[in-house]
Formats: sequence, structure tokens, C-alpha cells
Amino acid sequence: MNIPLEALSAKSWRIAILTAIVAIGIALLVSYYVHSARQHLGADYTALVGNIVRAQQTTPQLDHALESFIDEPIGLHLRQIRHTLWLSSNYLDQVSHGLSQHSQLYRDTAYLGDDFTRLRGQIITLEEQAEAALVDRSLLPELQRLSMDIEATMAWTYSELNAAVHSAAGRQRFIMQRLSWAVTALVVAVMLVALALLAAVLRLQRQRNTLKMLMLTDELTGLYNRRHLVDAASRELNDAQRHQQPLSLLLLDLDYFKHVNDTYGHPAGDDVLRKVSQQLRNISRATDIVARIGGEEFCVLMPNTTVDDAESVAERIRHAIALEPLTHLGANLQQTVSIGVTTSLDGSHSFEKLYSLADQALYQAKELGRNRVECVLPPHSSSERQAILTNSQLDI
Ligand SMILES: Nc1nc2c(ncn2[C@@H]2O[C@H](COP(=O)(O)OP(=O)(O)OP(=O)(O)O)[C@@H](O)[C@H]2O)c(=O)[nH]1
Repeated sequence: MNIPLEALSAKSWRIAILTAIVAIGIALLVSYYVHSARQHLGADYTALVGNIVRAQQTTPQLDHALESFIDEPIGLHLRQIRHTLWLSSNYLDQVSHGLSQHSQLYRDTAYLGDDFTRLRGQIITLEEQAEAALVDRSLLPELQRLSMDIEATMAWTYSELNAAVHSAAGRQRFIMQRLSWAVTALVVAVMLVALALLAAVLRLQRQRNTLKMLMLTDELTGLYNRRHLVDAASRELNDAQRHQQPLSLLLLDLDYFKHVNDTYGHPAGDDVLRKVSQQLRNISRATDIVARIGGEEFCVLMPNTTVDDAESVAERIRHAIALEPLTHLGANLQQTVSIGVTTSLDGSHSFEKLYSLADQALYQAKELGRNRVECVLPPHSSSERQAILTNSQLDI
């Protein structure tokens, strides 16, 4: 898997931009839908329906008042007519006002405009005629004809209005239902987008971690590689110098490993390398850094470890590897290791210097017969030199 980190972050950007585009698309869709549904959803038809019903109820009242007046044209009955006409006129105004509040319904009922005007005119005429008939009874038949006219107009207008309002309310219910489905779908879509984004971020994070591991570890053994060792060593040396603590380095090289490969085959050699790595992992501390730095060469960087402790760890490693049962890989197969040890007393040495000293020690171990631990220490470190100077000044 050879994906550079830059490519990964470019991928994250692409996902983020795609998600933003989807979010903007959803937002535009919602705003368009809400805008088109607003005029319907904002309408409250309850008050309007109430006014229409009350206006309709004035028709029988008017009918009753007119009948009483025609039977007996007296002032009391005229007042009843006036009162009923006043109510009719009032409800008519309220219904007109209510219609003007609902733009869609207003447009739908525009064809009733002439009927409203006629009704208003008829109300005025009827009142005038009733007043005249109180004085001149010959006008009563004309009054009766006009009252039938006005009742017919009212019945027609209000029943048309009722139908229009019911149809608008039906449309409103339909839109409400569609909107609630749309909102549910949007919520689900947003959740899906969020989940997809989360999954993408987690996948990227995993890839990034895997990549980091691949960059810092050795594929065969899973130990750290040279690159990580060098970085970690520079940090550990800084710490050791800051806290004036010792830091030790073990350099390990398998003995006659070429023979293992040649005799038992390369896969058996790989298995030996894995077994040795496991032993190194088992014996080292959590704070030690164990790395495979070459074919059959390993390093153990040991923070806060004196040379004595480092040598004793090296001996334990040497024993453990020599005793590792390997006969399942090949008859009589036994692997030994030579180890070079060095220690910086106060972290004042470079990693290259320590490595070269450990290498010298390893060379000695090989020269002296292999399967052994040798140690080469750096010349006096600066703090040691300071201590020696101070002691010699005290002696004077
Ligand atoms: N199986 C296997 N062998 C490896 C790997 N890397 C290096 N080697 C082998 O390790 C062997 C190292 O051989 P040499 O450098 O001659 O050292 P040696 O045989 O261990 O001899 P001394 O170090 O002198 O004791 C070579 O045969 C390499 O092919 C690996 O990843 N797997």
C-alpha cells in the first residue's frame, strides 16, 4: 500500500467538498419546497369557515324577519330586518377580509367578486324597500321578490365559498403530509451523509495509522525499523541529557545465519528472525525501543539503563536465543547471537557515536568466538570530565 500522506489529505478534502455540495443541494431543495408550500401552510382556515357558517345562518334569520314584516309591517319587524341585514353585511365584510388574507384562496374565489358586490347592493336596497313598505304596503310583493333574490345570492355565494375553502384545506393537508415525508427523508439523508462522512474519516484514520506503521516498522518481524530507531534515539538522548540519565544501546547480530539459510532454506531463516524478535520483545521493557536494522541485525535502545543493567539484559537475550527450541524448523538447528553493548552516562553522545561503539563491541564479540556479549564505552563524557576536574581541584 503506497499511498502518500498528501494523497490521503487530498482525499479527505474531496470527501469534505462532496459532502458540502450534497448539504448545499439538500438545503436548496428544502428552501424551494418550503417556499412553495408556505402560502398553503401559513393559512388558518378555521376562522374563515366560522365566519362563512355564521353568514349562512343569517339567511333563515332574514327570511323569518321578512315573513314577519310582510305579515305585519310594523316598526318592530322593520328593526328585526335592519338588525339581520346589519349582521349579514358585517359577516360579508369579515368573509371578504378573511379571503384577502389567504392569497391562494383569494385567487381561487375571484370569480365570486361580482356576487359579493351584488349582495351588498341588494342588502342596501332591501333595507330601503322595507322602510318604504312600512309606509306604502303596495310595495310588499316587490319586497318579497327582492328577499327571495337576496337569499338565492347568499345561498349560492356561501356554498361556493364553502367548497373553495374545503378544497384549499384538503390541499393544505396534502402538502403537510408531503412536507412531513420530505422532512423525514431529509433527516434520513442527512444522517446517512453524516454516517458516510464518519466512516470515511475513520477509514482515512485507519489508513493513516497503517501507513505510519508501515513507514516505521519492519514487515517481517513487526519490530521498529532503522528510521524509527534513529528518530527515537535522538529524542531519548535529549531526555537523557536533560535528566542526566544513562542510556544504553545493544547491537545484536545472529551468528552464522547464512548457514541457516543455506541449510534449511530462506523461509526457515525468516522464522528464526521472527523467533529472535519475539524473544527481544519478551525480554525488553516497555520503554525500550527494539528495532530490526538490517538483515539479521537488531538494536535495543534502553533509556535510563546503566551499563551493568544493559550487559545483564544482553546476557539474558543471548541465553534465551541460544535456548530457543528451533528443531521444528530443521534438525539440530540452534541459533546464537553476538551482542555489542555501549552506554552513554548522561546522553551527551550522538546516536552515530553510540552505534559505532556498539558496533566495535559487536565486532569484538564476533572475533572472540561469537555467542557472547562485549562492551565498549565512550571516552569520558562532558559531565564525567567536569566531575573529574572538580575532584582533582578538591585534591589540590
Ligand atoms: N531468511 C532471511 N535471511 C536474511 C534476511 N536478511 C538477510 N538475510 C541473510 O542473512 C545472512 C547474513 O549473512 P552474513 O552477513 O554472512 O553473516 P552470518 O552468516 O550471520 O555470519 P556472522 O554474522 O559473521 O556470524 C545472509 O545469508 C542473508 O541472505 C531475511 O530477511 N531473511
